[in-house]
Amino acid sequence: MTSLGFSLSRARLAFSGQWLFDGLSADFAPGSWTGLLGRSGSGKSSLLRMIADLPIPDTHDLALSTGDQRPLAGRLAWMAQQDQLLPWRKVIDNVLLGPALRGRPTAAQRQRAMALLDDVGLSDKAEQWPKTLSGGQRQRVALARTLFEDAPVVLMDEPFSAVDAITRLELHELAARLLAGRTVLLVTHDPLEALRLSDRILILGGQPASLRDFEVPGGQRPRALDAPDVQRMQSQLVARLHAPHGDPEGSVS
Ligand SMILES: Nc1ncnc2c1ncn2[C@@H]1O[C@H](COP(=O)(O)OP(=O)(O)OP(=O)(O)O)[C@@H](O)[C@H]1O
Repeated sequence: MTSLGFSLSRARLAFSGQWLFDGLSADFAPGSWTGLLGRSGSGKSSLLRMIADLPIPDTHDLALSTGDQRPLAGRLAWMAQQDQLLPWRKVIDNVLLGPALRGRPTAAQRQRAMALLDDVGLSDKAEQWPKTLSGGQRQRVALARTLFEDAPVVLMDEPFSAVDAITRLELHELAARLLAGRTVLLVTHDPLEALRLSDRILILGGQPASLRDFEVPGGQRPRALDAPDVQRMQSQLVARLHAPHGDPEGSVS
């Protein structure tokens, strides 16, 4: 898989005549992880939906371009807070949902799904029903399903927020390893998660909202929890998220 960067511009969104944002732009470098944070209701999920071309009920518009000038459509994977596993399909068949929707999965695809379940540490659960899995295990199945699609761009909407803190840290390690080389846009409410995983942090805020950069710690992702920079920046990031969005720090490219 070749890494693919993309850019958005002129993104605007209104609900009931009220502009949430109007004229957002940002570049996402090939193979980079961008953490997108902002107060509840600032429009993060809506922006992700717009990039994925999912339905939005009100006025919205944006322009997308990619590093290879081809459309982004069909080259995106989506991972959400709810694992969205289908309860009537066994674990392996949930990983194979994409090919099953497109036709009948082949033996080779089944083998690949098994290999991905192995990667996420769940090969022994392949023939089980989702309801027999813990929240963290279910999210790992969702990760395997995302990986199956082999998309160069992955949009993640709070994918780790429904699991306990320790499981979340484990999922960070796993996702950073398995999604290496993909361009990831991660919506999160967790400053620590953003600081551990991101090459770049963007904060969506203000009225109408704009995107502002926040400095990220140095070092390889996922960064250690107790890295001095991660600890120091965590409190700064929380303060930034609480502050009105008018301060002069940072600007978006
Ligand atoms: N289908 C909809 N109809 C009307 N308003 C909507 C709809 N979806 C979202 N909104 C409004 O748009 C705003 C942005 O919602 P969105 O879910 O994108 O924000 P968010 O930043 O992701 O929030 P959170 O962090 O709480 O998930 C909110 O005020 C929300 O009420």
